[in-house]
Amino acid sequence: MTPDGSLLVAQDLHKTYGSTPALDGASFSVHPGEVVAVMGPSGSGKSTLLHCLAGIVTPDAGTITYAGREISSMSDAQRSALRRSDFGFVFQFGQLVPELTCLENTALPLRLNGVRRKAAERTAREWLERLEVDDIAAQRPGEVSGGQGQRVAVARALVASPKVVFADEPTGALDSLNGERVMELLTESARSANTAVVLVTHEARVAAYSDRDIVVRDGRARDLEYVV
Ligand SMILES: Nc1ncnc2c1ncn2[C@@H]1O[C@H](COP(=O)(O)OP(=O)(O)OP(=O)(O)O)[C@@H](O)[C@H]1O
Repeated sequence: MTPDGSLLVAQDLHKTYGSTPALDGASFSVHPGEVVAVMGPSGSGKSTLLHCLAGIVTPDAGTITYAGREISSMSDAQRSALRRSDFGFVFQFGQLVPELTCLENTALPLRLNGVRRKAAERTAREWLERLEVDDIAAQRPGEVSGGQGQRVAVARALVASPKVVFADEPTGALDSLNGERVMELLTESARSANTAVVLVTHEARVAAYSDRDIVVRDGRARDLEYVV
């Protein structure tokens, strides 16, 4: 943790793809248990920022510190281990493994962390109940609705008690009613577990579930109150 109590801090990130600048001096921080929405126009660098924060993409310059450890100086193996132990992920589409049942999908992060099948599936079932989709536990992702699939994805993101959940347009493929319920369940569950959420969205309706909004423009991130 940093002196101001932040869990995850990025400073002055730069990232260029070929000649396209994606991040151009972006800074960001999130406290334990805080829900931060990252907003901004298409192509402004939101997903790149999220992927850098999660240790999926390495920035060209800048520093990212998680719980006092510098992510960019870790080895790939250390970063993968950190993602498995401390981070959860929810994306817009296609994140569930099609061959596994919804219960097995939800239990997967625990299984990857070495938890035995029975115990992992017991915890996974509790999360499916919490997300109101325990009735589809035995079905495969191809057999459930988009809204049900996203609830399973949220259950899976939270099942291993992560410190941070990264969510990139988690309700982008849902109608507004389903989207709002998924956001309610995600933020309620995260708050009760003191899990921070970094939420990329272009919808103000979704960002309304956050404690704080930041805006990314031209690869630079700012707190909303400094922008408007
Ligand atoms: N893997 C990549 N290869 C090449 N260019 C990329 C890659 N990822 C992102 N970019 C470019 O970097 C810039 C920022 O992209 P990014 O996806 O971070 O923006 P975004 O704000 O998340 O956009 P959207 O809201 O449309 O998802 C864009 O110009 C994009 O085309």
